[in-house]
Amino acid sequence: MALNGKTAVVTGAALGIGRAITEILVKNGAKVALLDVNEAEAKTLKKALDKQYGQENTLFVKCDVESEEQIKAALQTTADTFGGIDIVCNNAGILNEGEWEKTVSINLLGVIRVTYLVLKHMNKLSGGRGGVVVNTASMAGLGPFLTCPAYSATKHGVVGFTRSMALASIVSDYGIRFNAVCPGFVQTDLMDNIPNNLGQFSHLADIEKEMVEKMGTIHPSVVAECVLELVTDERKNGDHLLVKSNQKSYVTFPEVL
Ligand SMILES: NC(=O)c1ccc[n+]([C@@H]2O[C@H](COP(=O)([O-])OP(=O)(O)OC[C@H]3O[C@@H](n4cnc5c(N)ncnc54)[C@H](O)[C@@H]3O)[C@@H](O)[C@H]2O)c1
Ligand SMILES: CCCCC[C@H](O)/C=C/C=C\C=C\C=C\[C@@H](O)[C@@H](O)CCCC(=O)O
Repeated sequence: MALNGKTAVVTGAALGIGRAITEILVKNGAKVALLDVNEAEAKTLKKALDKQYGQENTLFVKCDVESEEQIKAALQTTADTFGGIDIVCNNAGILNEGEWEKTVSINLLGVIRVTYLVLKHMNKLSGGRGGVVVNTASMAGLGPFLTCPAYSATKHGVVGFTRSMALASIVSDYGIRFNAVCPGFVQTDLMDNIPNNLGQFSHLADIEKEMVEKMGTIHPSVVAECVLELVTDERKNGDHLLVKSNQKSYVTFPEVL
C-alpha cells in the first residue's frame, strides 16, 4: 500500500510511539489525524509537522478512547476533512497497575471501541475503501509480565482481538487487514513512569529494572518502522511483529483448531 493520498488515524499520537508513528506516516505521504487527550503536546507536534510538511496534511482532534462519543466525532471529522479513512493505528495506552480498570478501559476496550466504530468508514461493504488497522500490543501480550499482570492481560487481549478481527475480515470480505506490533521496552514516558505505576506490585520494581537491563531498550522510531511495514505490506493480515533491542521477528502462534 502506497501512502500517498491515504488517510490515517493515530490514537495516542502526541507522544512516544504514537508520535513516531505519526511522523513516519506523514513523511511517507499520508494525511494523518492525531487523536489524543494531551492537547498541548499534540498541538506542539502538529505545529512541527505543519512547518515540515504543510498544515493540510495533519489534523488534531482531542479524543479520549474511553469515550465512544468522542471517538465517533473524531472519526467523522477525519472522514469529512480528508474524504475517508484507510489506516488506523490503535496506539493509545497507559500502564498503571494501581488504576488497572482504567488501564483495561484504555488499552483493550479503547482498541475495540475504535475498531468497531471505524468499520463503517473503512468497510468495503458499507462504502468504505478497505485498508489496514495496526494495533500497538506489546511483548507483554505474548507472554507473562509478572510486574504488570493487568497490563499484560490488556495486551494479550489486543493480540487475541487482532487475530480474530483479521479472520472475521477475510470471511466478511471487509477489505481490511488487521495486524499488531509487539514492542519490548521502548524509551517513552510510559517507561519512565513505571516506578510510580506498579501499584500493589511495586515490590517487584527491581525485577523490572533487571528485565530492562537484560533486554535493553529501543527508540520509538524503530517501532514506527515496524508499523510502516505492517501498514504497507499488503500480504500482512493477522500478523504480529515482535520488536526488541533492534531485532524484529514475526510471531508464530500454535494451531488450536
Ligand atoms: N513504552 C514501552 O516500553 C511500550 C512497549 C510496548 C508497547 N507499548 C504500548 O505503546 C503504546 C504507546 O505507549 P508509549 O510508550 O508511547 O506511551 P506514552 O505515554 O509516551 O504515550 C502514550 C500516548 O497516549 C495518549 N493517551 C493516553 N491515554 C489516552 C486516552 N484515553 N485517549 C487518547 N490518548 C491517550 C497519551 O496522551 C500519550 O500521548 C501503548 O499502547 C503502550 O502500551 C509501550
Ligand atoms: C518497564 C516499562 C513497561 C513497558 C511495558 C511494555 O509493554 C513493554 C513490555 C516489555 C517486555 C515484556 C516482556 C515480557 C516477557 C515475557 O513475557 C516473555 O515470555 C515474552 C516472550 C516473547 C517472545 O520473546 O517471544
